[in-house]
Amino acid sequence: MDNFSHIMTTTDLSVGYKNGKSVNTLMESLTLRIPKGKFIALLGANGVGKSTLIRTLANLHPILKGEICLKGKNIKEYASKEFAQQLSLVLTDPVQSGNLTVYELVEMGRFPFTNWTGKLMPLDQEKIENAIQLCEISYLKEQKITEISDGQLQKAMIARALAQDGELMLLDEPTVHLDANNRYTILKLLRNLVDETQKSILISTHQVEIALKMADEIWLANCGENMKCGTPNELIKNGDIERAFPYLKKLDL
Ligand SMILES: Nc1ncnc2c1ncn2[C@@H]1O[C@H](COP(=O)(O)OP(=O)(O)OP(=O)(O)O)[C@@H](O)[C@H]1O
Repeated sequence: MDNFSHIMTTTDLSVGYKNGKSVNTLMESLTLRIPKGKFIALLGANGVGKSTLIRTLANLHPILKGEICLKGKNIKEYASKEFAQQLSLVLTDPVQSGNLTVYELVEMGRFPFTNWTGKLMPLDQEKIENAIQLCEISYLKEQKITEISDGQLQKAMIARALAQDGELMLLDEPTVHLDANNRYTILKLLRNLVDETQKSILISTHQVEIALKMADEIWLANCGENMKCGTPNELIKNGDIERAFPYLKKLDL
């Protein structure tokens, strides 16, 4: 055990889909490490398996092979409430609870911490308000989530994860519906959060340029190849980034 310098680790992990006897393995032999207090960006082309990996790490999708540990404990051994206290997740799936206000959506982030009555304590309120402020959505608090834009909803979902305050945050394409300024703002917000709170954050994103500037580490998924992990500089210097994203060179970025 590494005394949790790595908040999440995988051993010989295979990720993909099983339908009866047919198996579609998207990624295999993954030995991944999410260090404490680091911002990791998972990059790769459409369909390479980024969302599937994030869902697998979040225990929402079955593992094909291998194991995943959160703080040294196999994720399968966690009770769901205990797991949610450690890990916050933002997916791109539409929210089902259509009648909620933005504030009520963010409040849901605190449910893993309430007792059976579901009553929110002052500390919960503080974390909710703080998350709303960080995501700059105070003006939306009383709005129904069905009556805001996709980008505003995306910010509210991120605020919910912030309110949940897990040590590890996994976000699948957190900037998917956002305009260019908001894409930057949200990724910067996540970057600052890592710096200020020592949380660990893993995002999947197609915002290659911003990720290269902001992430501590890049996980580069390439179809049929092993995942390449390293600092942005390492992957730029050894040519992996250019091979995966030749358009960057054409843009002279
Ligand atoms: N239920 C399923 N059964 C079998 N294969 C599936 C299933 N759902 C998705 N896939 C396949 O898994 C692959 C990876 O999908 P995934 O959504 O994880 O990719 P991604 O890298 O997140 O893509 P994107 O960048 O477009 O969001 C796709 O090729 C998809 O066809």
